Amino acid sequence: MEESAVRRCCLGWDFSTQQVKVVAVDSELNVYYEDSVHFDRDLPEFGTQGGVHVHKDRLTVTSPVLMWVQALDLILEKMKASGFDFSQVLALSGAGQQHGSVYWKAGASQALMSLSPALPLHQQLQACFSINDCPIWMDSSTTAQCRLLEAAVGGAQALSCLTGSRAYERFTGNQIAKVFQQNPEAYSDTERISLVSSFAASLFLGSYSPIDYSDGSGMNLLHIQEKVWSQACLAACAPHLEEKLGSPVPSCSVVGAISSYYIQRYGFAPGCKVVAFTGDNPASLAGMRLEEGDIAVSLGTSDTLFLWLQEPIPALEGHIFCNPVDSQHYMALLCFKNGSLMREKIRDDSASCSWSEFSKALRSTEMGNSGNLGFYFDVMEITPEIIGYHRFNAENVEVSAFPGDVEIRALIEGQFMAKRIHAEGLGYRVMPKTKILATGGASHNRDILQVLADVFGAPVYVIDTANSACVGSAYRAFHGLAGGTDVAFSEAMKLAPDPSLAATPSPGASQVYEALLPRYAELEQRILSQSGRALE
Ligand SMILES: Nc1ncnc2c1ncn2[C@@H]1O[C@H](COP(=O)(O)OP(=O)(O)O)[C@@H](O)[C@H]1O
Ligand SMILES: O=C(CO)[C@@H](O)[C@H](O)COP(=O)(O)O
Repeated sequence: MEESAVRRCCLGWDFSTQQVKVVAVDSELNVYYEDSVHFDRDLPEFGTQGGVHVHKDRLTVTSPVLMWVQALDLILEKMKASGFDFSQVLALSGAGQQHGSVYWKAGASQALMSLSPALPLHQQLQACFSINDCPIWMDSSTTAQCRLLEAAVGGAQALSCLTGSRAYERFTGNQIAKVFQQNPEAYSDTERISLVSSFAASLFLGSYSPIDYSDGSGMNLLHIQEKVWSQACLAACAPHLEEKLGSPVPSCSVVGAISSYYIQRYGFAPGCKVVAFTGDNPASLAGMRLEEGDIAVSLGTSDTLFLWLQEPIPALEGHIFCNPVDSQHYMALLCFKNGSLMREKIRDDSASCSWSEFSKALRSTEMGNSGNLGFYFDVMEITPEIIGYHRFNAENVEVSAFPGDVEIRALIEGQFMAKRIHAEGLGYRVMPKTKILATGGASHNRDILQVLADVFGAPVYVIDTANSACVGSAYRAFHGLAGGTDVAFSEAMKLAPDPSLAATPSPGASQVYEALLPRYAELEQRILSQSGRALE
């Protein structure tokens, strides 16, 4: 028999901002299949840009739920056309962009349970959603709801101690509160609210999947130590919320078997298990097999930085989530909204729309950029809350423009200095044995990774694919199959390939950035106080 015919595998899915991606990982933990559907390119009828609709107020940002459903139809058809053998899939798990919410209309569970294998999903689920355009993580329209939630539980720090974060506009509880206040009919016609992750899991289960602890930590609703919904937060957001959310579960739970729809339409085996889906950042932590002391930097649509934590230390900046692979532990996360789309914009303006020109500019300019520093925030940043472009020369004088190659280095150095400064604000210190694990689309670019190594003064490693959320989802599926909470994740992952070295700090980098980092931090404070947004 051919090797491929007996290649037992787990699938890992990622429903991220710009695309749906999948990988197949075999029992030796090698990735042997990857595919994706890109929303703007492959589903242009939804009219998204970067997978989203930015509304007129520039604050409201949504994505069509049926686009996600149709993307799943498309990618499964692509896999089938390529001869992918679904019968060998032992289990699957997945990830979703964090914080986004899906509103299932009364009666939808019946439609999910009685899917006809003769038709694609999107034709059968059209009438299943009480809200067609889902609020997603880029939305920043819920400031009023955030202030109300903080006030209801005794302030921002009290909310952070309870849920791991002060109130953030994109966090799901505040988004649900806005839906309830502005669209009460749709809210009362909703029988279930899913995160993007648990929504995707529900599509595979043919019934509602529970929310997992780790992605559930991005809602401002979960008591992260007790792992139950906080009654005070639920009550402050919307009525009857607990019944619409269902009970949260450990991230490594097997939540059921695949729906007969996939068995009949694609040839999945009836015993194929579904392990709870989680957030894309928690799934990346699993995919990179992050260990205590390491830092992960994800350079996707958003840039994120995350760490493994034993004990939660909730603060006014950043987030603490339940750890996706060890429910006794936690992870800290910082999110930067102006990530890849900002880099693309500067690439288009200053490097003729070409990543290789962009890289050339990074190589032809020197570390420290002759003292020129820049802040580039096309949309209101999360960490810190700044908008607009701010460029400073070596004398800290604000200037209106830089030459193209200086602009490119200022952008990349600035993005990484911000990450280091804000990680240090959370108490993180770069140590001699610190490893940076990089992932996401921009981690393909070695010149960007070189700047990352230089600014942090630490070596940068990558795994074989930049799709660490997919790989982590497939790993989590194996972990769930092996017994989940009863087995250490690291034990189940012993065969996984080690990350490879991509960049080491250049000689002299630490002197350059030790001088620049405090300047960058001071200028950031100056911009914040000029805009009246400095943290008290
Ligand atoms: N060579 C490259 N250099 C820099 N950025 C890149 C390169 N290739 C792809 N990217 C960026 O990767 C982004 C997509 O990253 P990805 O992690 O797949 O996003 P998401 O998971 O949020 O959909 C694109 O928006 C693009 O800007
Ligand atoms: O809001 C956050 C994390 O808190 C974002 O990181 C989203 O999870 C989107 O992820 P990408 O699509 O950029 O990977």
